[in-house]
Formats: sequence, structure tokens, C-alpha cells
Amino acid sequence: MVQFRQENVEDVYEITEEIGSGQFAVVRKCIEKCSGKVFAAKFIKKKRARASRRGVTKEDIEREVDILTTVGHKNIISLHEVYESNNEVVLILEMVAGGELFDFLSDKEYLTEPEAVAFMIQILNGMDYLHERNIAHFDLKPENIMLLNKDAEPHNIKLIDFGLAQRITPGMEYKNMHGTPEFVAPEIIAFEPIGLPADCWSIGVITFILLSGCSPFLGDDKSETFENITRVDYEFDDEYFADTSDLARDFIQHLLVKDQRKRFTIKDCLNHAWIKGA
Ligand SMILES: Cc1ccc2c(c1)c1c3c(c(C)cc1n2CCCN)C(=O)NC3=O
Repeated sequence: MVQFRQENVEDVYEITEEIGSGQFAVVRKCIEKCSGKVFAAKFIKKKRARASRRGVTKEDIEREVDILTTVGHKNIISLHEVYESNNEVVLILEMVAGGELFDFLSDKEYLTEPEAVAFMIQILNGMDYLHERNIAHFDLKPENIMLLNKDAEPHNIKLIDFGLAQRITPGMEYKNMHGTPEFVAPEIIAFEPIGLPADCWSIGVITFILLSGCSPFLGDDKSETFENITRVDYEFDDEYFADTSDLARDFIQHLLVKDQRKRFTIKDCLNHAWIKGA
């Protein structure tokens, strides 16, 4: 387990502007004083009392740190060091200055198939590395796919935010109702045991969005979205998919499969003609 440094993070880093925030975490840009290097500092509020609904348990924080310290891949964010104070833990993470794939997408509305395939290959390589180690991300969505540099070609992407990630041990049951409604697999909604296939479902949703700019199951509210997912009720609307190849549709259709045992794995994705054809 990596050492949680007890000194004041502000003695070592100049903390500057906020670049993101979540339920119990705030992310700020920071500069390491001794090197001038730029990092992202994720400030996680610790749960104070067992009964408290606010904050993150030490166990959950240690799980995220353990996973981040044991992974090392060019498409996965790296963890530089960890600080701890009375009421928060600070993860000093690699800075990916290009921002979210989501923002890059909204500027372009949607991608050509070669552009989408180029992104998918990097996402799949990062996910293949995690799934080979039985690590599930459990929060895959465009907001957690970051670009190292928005202007570079080809784009180098990094998967971030391992706050929901879990090591999946066969036979263990995981049931969590977190994740963002649009991207969660049917088994999560049904509160059934979940594992690596839940990430593959999310990859199907992300691919659909990359190619069309539309979200396949998004309803007017959370319950309608859940209803659409449970029924696997989506379509390739001609308005957006008229020029999309059959191979691309086939790739998505093998991921948006309700039975998680029949759903494409990451290896299946990497071997699919739409990806290999690249
Ligand atoms: C340039 C930029 C802009 C926003 C950023 C980040 C970087 C960022 C980063 C990280 C996280 C967990 C959240 C981040 N956010 C918050 C939004 C992420 N969906 C991170 O781990 N490295 C980042 O660069």
C-alpha cells in the first residue's frame, strides 16, 4: 500500500484553479513547487462517522489508491502521490490537459468512423489492461475519458476516475447502484451481481454516442432511462446513422446485449472487424 503522506499538501504543491467537482471530491490544478510540474489534485472528503452519509470511507479511498498504484498503462491515468489530513485525502494525479473527450465531441457533434475507431482502440487497450487484471472501472462515460492534448494527432487518451473501480474476484458478488444512469448496464439496474461485462455495456453506449452524438437510452428522467436500458430499447435512427457502416452497428449490437454472459468481452471487441479493419 502506498504511503499516505501526513505533511500539508500546500507545503509541497501550489494549489490553483478548480477544474472539476463531484459529490465528495473536488479536483484542482496544482504545481509541484520543487519541479514546476503540473498535476491534478483530487481532494476527497473523508467520511467522519459511520452513520454519516457525507464523505468517502477510508476503505473506499484505499481501494481507489490501491488500484491506481498497481496499474501502469499509457491509456490509464497515473497516480504520483497521496496526502492525508484530518478530513480529507488528496490524490496527486497525472494532468491530462486536453480535457474531456465529451467536450472535444461537443465541438465536433460526432466523429467519422475512422476517428471513432482510433479513439475506441485506445479505450479498449486501456480496458483490456484492466480486465486482464480483473479490475472493473464501473464508471465509464465520455466525462471520464480525457485527452492528453486536444490538438495533437493522433489523440492520446487516458481513462480517469477510479472511484467506483473494483477488483473482481470470481465468486464474489458486487452490487452497486452508483454510476451514471445513461451508461449503466441492465444488471446494475436489476441489482444483480455485476462484473467486467458491465464495463463492456458502457463501451457500447460510448461508441453509439461517438458515432451519432446521441445517447441510446437517455429518457426524460432517470426512471425512463432505466426503463429503456432494462428493455434494451434503442435504435439506429436514420437521421444520425444513415451513413454508419454495418460493421459499426454490429460492434455496438454485440455490446448492448442484456445477458451479460452473451455480451462481447473486451477481447471480442479488439478482434472485431470494425476495430481490426483500422
Ligand atoms: C484539463 C482538465 C479539466 C478537467 C478535469 C481534468 C483535467 C481532470 C483530471 C483528473 C480528474 C480525476 C478530473 C479532471 N477534471 C474534471 C472533469 C473530469 N470529468 C485526473 O486524474 N487528471 C486530470 O487531469
